[in-house]
Formats: sequence, structure tokens, C-alpha cells
Amino acid sequence: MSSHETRPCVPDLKKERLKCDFNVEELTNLIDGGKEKTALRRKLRSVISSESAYIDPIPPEYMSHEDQFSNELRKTCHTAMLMNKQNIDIKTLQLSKAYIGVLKDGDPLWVHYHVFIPSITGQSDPEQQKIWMEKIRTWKIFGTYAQTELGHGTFLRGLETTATYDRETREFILNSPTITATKWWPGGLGHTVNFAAVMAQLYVGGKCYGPHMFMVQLRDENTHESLPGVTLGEIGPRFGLNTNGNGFLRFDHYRIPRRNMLMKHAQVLEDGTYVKPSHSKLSYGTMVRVRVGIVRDTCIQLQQAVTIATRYSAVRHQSELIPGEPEPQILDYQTQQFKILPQISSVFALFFAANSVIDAYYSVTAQMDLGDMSLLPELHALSSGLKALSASDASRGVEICRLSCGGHGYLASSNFPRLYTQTTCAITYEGENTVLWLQVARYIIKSYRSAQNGNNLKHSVSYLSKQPRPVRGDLSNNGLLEAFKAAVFKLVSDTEGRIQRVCAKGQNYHMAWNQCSLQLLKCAEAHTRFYVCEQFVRKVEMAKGTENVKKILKNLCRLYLTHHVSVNSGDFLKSGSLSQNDIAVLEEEMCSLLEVLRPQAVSIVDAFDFDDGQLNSCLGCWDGDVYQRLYDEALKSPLNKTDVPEAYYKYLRPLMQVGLKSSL
Ligand SMILES: CCCCCCCCCC/C=C\CCCCCCC/C=C/C(=O)SCCNC(=O)CCNC(=O)[C@H](O)C(C)(C)COP(=O)(O)OP(=O)(O)OC[C@H]1O[C@@H](n2cnc3c(N)ncnc32)[C@H](O)[C@@H]1OP(=O)(O)O
Ligand SMILES: Cc1cc2nc3c(=O)[nH]c(=O)nc-3n(C[C@H](O)[C@H](O)[C@H](O)COP(=O)(O)OP(=O)(O)OC[C@H]3O[C@@H](n4cnc5c(N)ncnc54)[C@H](O)[C@@H]3O)c2cc1C
Repeated sequence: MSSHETRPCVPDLKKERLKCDFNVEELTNLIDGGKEKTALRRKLRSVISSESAYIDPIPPEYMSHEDQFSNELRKTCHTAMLMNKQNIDIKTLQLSKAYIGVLKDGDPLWVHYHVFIPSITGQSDPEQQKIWMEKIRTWKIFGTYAQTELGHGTFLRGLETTATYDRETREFILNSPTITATKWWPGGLGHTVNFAAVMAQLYVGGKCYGPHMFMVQLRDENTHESLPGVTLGEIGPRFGLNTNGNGFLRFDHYRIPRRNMLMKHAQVLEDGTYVKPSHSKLSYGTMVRVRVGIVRDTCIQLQQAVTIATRYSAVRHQSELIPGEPEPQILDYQTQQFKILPQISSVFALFFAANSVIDAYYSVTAQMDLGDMSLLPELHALSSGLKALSASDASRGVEICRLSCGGHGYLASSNFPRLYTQTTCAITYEGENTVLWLQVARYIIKSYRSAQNGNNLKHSVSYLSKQPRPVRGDLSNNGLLEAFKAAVFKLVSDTEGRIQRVCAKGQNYHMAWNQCSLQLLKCAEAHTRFYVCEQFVRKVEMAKGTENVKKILKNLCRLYLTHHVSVNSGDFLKSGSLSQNDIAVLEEEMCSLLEVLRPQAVSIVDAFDFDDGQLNSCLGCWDGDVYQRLYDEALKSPLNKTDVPEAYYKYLRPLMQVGLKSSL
């Protein structure tokens, strides 16, 4: 049973927790990756929770933009000091769930740790790494990843910042020739970092070699003033993540030494000779890594949202289910279960998918370090697809959870607004989702064609080699996976056929691609969904542990499968892999699963093991004392400091004194 089992809570939550028929702690361990990891996370959490420096002086919502930024920078710097004292790697802490809740609206050093440092370690040669990593370790260098420009974020070949090699002085001259060449968005760029890994078009001897990465000092290491030739600033308030310090940057013929080009993969020698990389997209490696990380991160954001929604739904009573009877917990309504339980199953689906793509990332990059690039296209497609799927599923899931809490879900004190803005931006950053789906589609169509020409395919797309033939009426997990394969195969073969038909009418291939891109998106999403379903089924089959925990996992997996078959039933019907009757049977099973899982819902989300400080939500607190917390939180509004606000005397009273002249 969970370690919190004995803590007091409202009777509704007590009743829910007493229904629990599995070992909550065992599920927590599974999600953490083992008992030891749970213990480590809790130890880290206890270090964090005991730090008074993390207490916000007032709720950040009531601070100015500047004060919010300063408050978060204070906390992130305090963390660096604290971890240093405790001899804990700060990157490990930041990726741990233990750190959730400390920074409320974005970390101005997050891109430094998770995008800039991997760029240095992944893109520079050993000699460069030695110099720069030493300065990074000793906090002389804080950096960001400066790629996106005002004019281009997606189309990297369209970037306008130039890095022109001057053979005489053995320097690169960085320049922003137009307004649209201004770097725009990089986290921490505004006023936090003093260096940046800058993506710029490399020019040598008048020839353009495309985007390459350069290490660029932007601010003086002692005064923090921006250096001559560099213009820096913050881009202004955003939908969310307002304390990330997102900034802009312009160069005016700014010179850097030749060795400030990151030279692990491509080089410019002193005499201006260009040495090309072993694969043209190696300089995009940091993006692949961060996309992989986003799958895990969005899964954790969804865990927070479902914890809040589930606990609140057990505490909230509304309407009558049976006329004249007491108002039920809203979690008893089937429609409410349908909002929340599929989101819980999504958490587990994303969790298993994240683990598998992280494993794939490490094994493929290890092979690439040995010079074998053959698996990079598959990793690019997989990481792009999972980034897109996890970001869109999680942000939709967070929004469904918010809506499931009615009016109170709209309050800042529910924490849904922050969770939503944190999750939805993952749809845009690290590759806009539509664009990434189209990259997946490109890989699938290429693979399908390659198979038509008799070639072997890589593992994740091997089912596109020949028309899968699922056994009719087999609705087992494996039967459904076969049905999935057949449905995706049909989508892909139809779409490929359509591209060919459009081309046959005289359209060029690129225009035909654009005309078929809605179907291409469908192919990409269906292929990635199949991958997630397959991972879910296989990981649950392999799961070790007690029968009751396995039963929970099996039911959640089955809910995920039946839900996604139901949502995409048209694709299964069109491919003939499932009949109308099969779909009806599966939809009925989905409804029964809602009933089966409902009594365990609170305990499943308890297993995610967030404390109240992390959830930061009046609706999701452990003890369920929702109404008192909502009331107490409202009292913190500065408007409640006085009974009659100053604005009344300034605006409302003069208006009331004038009175209405005409009788409307
Ligand atoms: C490992 C685990 C540890 C992970 C730890 C990290 C933890 C992360 C957690 C995150 C959580 C929270 C974050 C909160 C804080 C917020 C911080 C936000 C930080 C954001 C940063 C950014 O956004 S940085 C900027 C990102 N920008 C992009 O992603 C740009 C998108 N565009 C592109 O990637 C490409 O340009 C595009 C793919 C669109 C196409 O490129 P293009 O040059 O036009 O190429 P094509 O002609 O289309 O294609 C040519 C062939 O190359 C293939 N290809 C393209 N890209 C790649 C690649 N990356 N790798 C391999 N191959 C690639 C393409 O498919 C083509 O192949 P083909 O064979 O010719 O078909
Ligand atoms: C919170 C946040 C943090 C960020 N942090 C960083 C950072 O640290 N460093 C950094 O360099 N950047 C950063 N970015 C920028 C981010 O990477 C880009 O915004 C992102 O890559 C999308 O590019 P874009 O803004 O140019 O969108 P656009 O590409 O202009 O997208 C606009 C629309 O056009 C569509 N579109 C574009 N191309 C195609 C196509 N080929 N086919 C079909 N449709 C297309 C898109 O689907 C979208 O609907 C950040 C962004 C955000 C929101």
C-alpha cells in the first residue's frame, strides 16, 4: 500500500482509497523504474521540499513580468548552488519528477542544461569540448540554442544568419542581414545566458554549405553586458512559460575565431577547405535528442493533470443520477469516466513509448559513434512521430481534464492553465507537429516504395512489406495489433496510390505531395499510434509483479486499444480488418472497462506520487479539502486587501455620480 495511506483525507477520498485492490507502492516503483529509483526520487524531493528558498513570496500570478522572471532566476540559481553542495548532478534533478513544482512558469536555464550542453557534447570535437565544458562546469558559461529566426523556425535551409569564413584572419563573421534574420525564441537568450550555440549558414569562398553550428560569446563574462556587434533582448509576454527568458539576437558583422565552429562532424580548415560530415543531417542531432525527451516530459505533465481531475471528480458531487437520491460523486457518471480514464491509460501508453524511444536513442547513437548511420532515418521518424503524438495527446488530455472539472478547472488555482500552456507549446517547439508528421510520412512512403521494389525494411516499418491479413474476429490484443497493421497498410497504400494518380495527371511530385498531405498526416499518426499500442501490449506482457498490478496494467492497455480503435473505427472498417460487429463489441468492452477501472482510479493516480506542493492545485490536493482551499486562495487576491478598491473611487464612483441622462 502507498506510504501516504494513513494521512487524513475527506471521507470521499478515504472511501476511494479503501477500494484499492492493488499495491500502490508497487505501481509507483514500476513508473519510477524500480524501488531504488523511487527511493532516490523521494530523497531528492525531501531535499527540495525542505528549502525555504523555493517558497514564492506571493503567488507568481500577482507579480509583474519582471518580478516573475527574477523570482524564477533566483530559484534556478539557488538550485545550482544547492546541488553543488549536495554533490548531485543538476541535470538529473531537473529531469526527475522531484523537481516538479519548484519553477512555476519556466526555467531561464532549462535550455542551457538540456539543449545547449547536449549541443556542445554532441557537436564539438574533443579538444573544443575540453575547453568549453570546463567553463560550463565552473559556471563561467551559460548558453542557449539559437536556431529559430523571426522569418524561419521550421525550414532550416531558409535561415538567414550568415557565418562567412575570413581566411586572412581565420575568423567567421556572423551577420544578420535582414530583420527576418533576427534570432527569436531561444530560452534564456533575453537576459540570462552569456553564450549561444548559433545555427548559421556557412559561407566559405563565396559558397554556401548550409546550416552549421557556432559557439558564440554574447555577453561579457564579468559585467554581463552585451558585446559590441551583438544586440540582445527579451521577446515579451507569451501564452505561457513567461519566465523562460525567451530572447532575440542580432549580429552586426561580429567576428569569432575559426575554432568556434562546432567541428565534431564538419570542419573548415585554416585554408578554407570544407570537410563535410558523414551524414548531412548530423548537425540536427540535438533536436532528435530533445524530441525523445519531450515524450517523457509530456507524459509527466499528463500525470499531473489526471491526478488533479481524478481526485476532484471523487470529491465533487453534482446533480442526481437516480431521482431523489443524494448527489453522486461526478466520477460515477459514465461520461466523466470517459473523460478521465482514457487519459490515465494514455499516461501509461506514453510512459512505455518514452522508455522504448529513449532506449532506441541510446542504441542508435552508440552505433553512430562507431560510424554506422544506417539507423538514423528510422530514429528521426520515430522520435518525430512520438514527439508529435505525445505533445498533441498530452495537451488534448490536459484540456479534457480541465474541462472535466467544470468552472473550478478554469481558475489559476486549479493549476490547469499553467499545465496546459506548458504542454501545448510542445506541439510547436522542437519541430512544429504537422511538419514532423510530414517527416514521418516521408519515411513511411519511402519505406513502402522500397518494399514494393523488393527491399527489406527496418523493424518499425517492416509490416509495410506486404498486405497484413488479420484473422477475422480475433479481438485479442495481438488480433487488434494485426488489425492496426492492416488499417495503416491500407492508409499508406491508398495514399501512395493517390500521389501516383495525381502525378499521372501531370502534376509534379511536390505539388502532388501537398495535395495528399491530409492523408499523409493520417498515415503518420496511424503508424505512430500503432507503434505506441504495440509497445504498450508488449511491455505489459513482460511486466513483472503481483497479479493485481498486472491486472490494472492489462485493463489500462485494453482501454487504450479499444478507445483508439473506436476513435478511428472508419480506418479499420475501410481496411476490412474489423467488422461493424467487431467495433460494436469493442466499444461495449470499452464501456465495461470504464466501470472496472473506476474504483481503482484514485489509487492509480496516487501511484504517480506527486505531493501537494508539486500539483499546486486546490482541486488535486491529497486530502480533498477542495472548497476551503479554493476560498483561502481567493483571499490572496490583492483586490481583496481592501473592501473598496481604489479603482472604484477613480472610475466607478464618478460614473455613478453623473447618472444616466437618457432613458434607454
Ligand atoms: C535522450 C533522453 C534525454 C533527453 C533529455 C531532454 C529532455 C527534454 C524534455 C523537454 C521538456 C520540457 C521543456 C520545457 C522548456 C522549454 C524549452 C523549449 C526548447 C525548445 C527548443 C527549440 O525549439 S530549438 C528549435 C527546434 N527547431 C526545429 O525543430 C526545426 C524543425 N525543422 C527541422 O527539423 C527540419 O528542417 C525539417 C525536419 C523540417 C526538414 O529539414 P530540411 O533541411 O528541409 O530537410 P528535408 O529536405 O525536408 O529532408 C532532407 C532529409 O533529411 C531528413 N532529416 C531531416 N531532419 C533530420 C534529422 N533531424 N535527422 C535525420 N534526418 C533528418 C529528412 O527526413 C530527409 O530525408 P530523406 O531521406 O531525404 O527523405
Ligand atoms: C515556448 C517555445 C520555446 C522555444 N524555444 C526555442 C529555443 O530555445 N531555440 C530555438 O531556436 N527555437 C525555439 N523555439 C522556436 C520553435 O522551435 C519554433 O517556433 C518551431 O520550430 C516552429 O517554427 P515556426 O515558429 O517558424 O513555425 P512555422 O513553421 O512558421 O509554422 C506556422 C504554420 O505553418 C505550417 N508549416 C510550416 N512549414 C510547413 C510545411 N513544410 N508543410 C506544411 N505546413 C507547414 C505549420 O504546420 C504551422 O501550422 C521555441 C518556441 C516556443 C513556442
